[in-house]
Amino acid sequence: MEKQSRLLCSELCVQSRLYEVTLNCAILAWKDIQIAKKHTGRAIYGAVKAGSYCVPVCEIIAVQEKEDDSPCKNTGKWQKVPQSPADSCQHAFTVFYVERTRQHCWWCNNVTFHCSEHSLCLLWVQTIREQLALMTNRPKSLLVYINPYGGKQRGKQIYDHKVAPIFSRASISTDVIVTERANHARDHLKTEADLKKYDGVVCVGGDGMFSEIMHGLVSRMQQEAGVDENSIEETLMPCGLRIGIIPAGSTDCVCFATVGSNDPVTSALHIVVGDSQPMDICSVHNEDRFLRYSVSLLGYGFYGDVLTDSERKRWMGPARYDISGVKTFLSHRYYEGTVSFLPAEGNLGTPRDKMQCRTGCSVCRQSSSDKLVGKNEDSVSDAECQDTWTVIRGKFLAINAASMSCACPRSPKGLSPSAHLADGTTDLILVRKCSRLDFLRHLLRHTNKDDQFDHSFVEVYRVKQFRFTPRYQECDSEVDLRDSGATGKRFLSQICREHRACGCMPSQSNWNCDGEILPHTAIQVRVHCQLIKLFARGIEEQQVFEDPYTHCAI
Ligand SMILES: CCCCCCCCCCCCC/C=C/[C@@H](O)[C@H](CO)NC(=O)CCCCCCCCCCCCCCC
Ligand SMILES: Nc1ncnc2c1ncn2[C@@H]1O[C@H](COP(=O)(O)OP(=O)(O)OP(=O)(O)O)[C@@H](O)[C@H]1O
Ligand SMILES: [Ca+2]
Repeated sequence: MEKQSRLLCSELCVQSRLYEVTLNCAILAWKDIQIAKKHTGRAIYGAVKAGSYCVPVCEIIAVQEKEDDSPCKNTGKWQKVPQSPADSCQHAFTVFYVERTRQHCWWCNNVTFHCSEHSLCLLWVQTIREQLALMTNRPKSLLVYINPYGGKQRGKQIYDHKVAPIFSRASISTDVIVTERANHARDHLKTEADLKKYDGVVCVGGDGMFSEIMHGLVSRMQQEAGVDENSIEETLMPCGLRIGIIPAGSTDCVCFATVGSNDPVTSALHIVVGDSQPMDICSVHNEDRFLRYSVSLLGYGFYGDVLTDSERKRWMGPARYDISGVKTFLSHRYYEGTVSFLPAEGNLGTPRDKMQCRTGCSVCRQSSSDKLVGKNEDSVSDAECQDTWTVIRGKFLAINAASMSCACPRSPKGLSPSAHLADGTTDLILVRKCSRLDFLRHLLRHTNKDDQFDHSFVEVYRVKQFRFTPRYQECDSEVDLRDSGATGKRFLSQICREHRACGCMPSQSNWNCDGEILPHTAIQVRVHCQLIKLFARGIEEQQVFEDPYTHCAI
């Protein structure tokens, strides 16, 4: 590693022991002088040095001069003659920094350094602050939306007690809006908010709340750029503002899959250090009408039915999904239809390659450079890609498109464990009609290490676009009946009514679009590569070995 030049080096006290403290532009390190002397020339525990600690400057949250709490300062009383260097260290400053705990969780630790001279103390505070000011990726001003009714209705409490103190410690200014109705945040962002004032938007809530923020920002961006969202062929304009998610919902899948945990403090710290994670967005259309965007799951059949049933049980909170899950599982409905898709080409991997998307993912990086040279922007013209569309007709228990892994506490590896956050593709999972027992086996594999795609009735494809048409679509679509004339229309409607009444025709399901029910079943979906950015860095690889003293990977 390139050697960084030292900015400061002083002997300072930490908890009455003398340390050599050094700062360069990358690392703040402190080493216990007595322990260091004792171990000179002796190799201890590999590369680890006892009594040595370090923090990357990019993970320092703040530095603050500490009010002197020494009992003997300025009291006019007789003072004890200093016995050790520590006794004379009356001035102090505290450094707040990120520390990793278990399961990708972070928390804010701190260390207080005592100095003998006030000027030295100020020099340290000033120099560290100068280094922090160089980190221009860090947000200074945020617009925060809190959904007080998401998840267990603890959004406001979580923000006030766990997040606001961290933002204030990091000198981030905030404008906070507690939402008063569904779509309040979306509409405010779309039409009113003065976005120039902010470096990012934060949502406190679940996936539904995130979806509101994302829709507000993406639509605002397209309006300003004159892009018609109703046209599936348009290249959408990416959003400049990053989005932070403070998890306070029922599934929190977007947060879990981009940070690795659903811990509000961890998310707040990722925002403070100014992380940036690009993310794909699917646009969903019905004919020439834009319906919604999706970042996580587009699910027809099983997940559509779970959601439809669970919406009636919102009062139950997160447990509604389990109750509706069991009910939907037992009803074991299948749906007929046609899925067509445009497979992803190039070095984008496959859904079964076990190449999980992690911090700095090479597949997503490649997609990013391809995007820059305009390589992965598809033309959606049917004429051009007619040959490459694959068409599958069948009876399905579930049709799922996972644009990211969809990892969440219910399924820690997610619906598609190898899906990527920012590769411009979605993993299309087709679960064909099978026995209840087989479907249960498939579901169970979402909760353990076994491969959920390793079943004869499951197929999975990495795609850039797909379409779905349910069988008997004609019944409720005026558009499809245009050519059949009034007599034909009457005739078809009658067949549909009759068959619905006798129950011999399987009905249609709904699409679950990131937790919202879509109003149409025939849809066209296109993935837009890296349209938004989050305050996240993807899931970090677990450190192979952590230095027990410095807590740095060695
Ligand atoms: C036997 C245990 C099997 C457990 C299988 C668990 C698979 C869980 C996969 C979760 C995937 C979540 C994808 C994320 C979707 C979000 O955009 C969306 C909005 O928040 N959430 C949901 O739609 C919420 C979807 C919630 C789905 C919950 C499904 C629960 C199924 C329970 C089946 C039980 C069968 C028991 C038989 C006796
Ligand atoms: N003040 C409000 N009153 C009623 N509904 C609201 C309000 N603010 C936001 N909402 C809506 O509440 C819905 C659910 O919120 P949220 O996503 O935060 O929690 P959740 O559904 O419990 O969690 P998840 O989406 O992770 O399953 C969102 O779709 C959002 O539009
Ligand atoms: Ca993707």
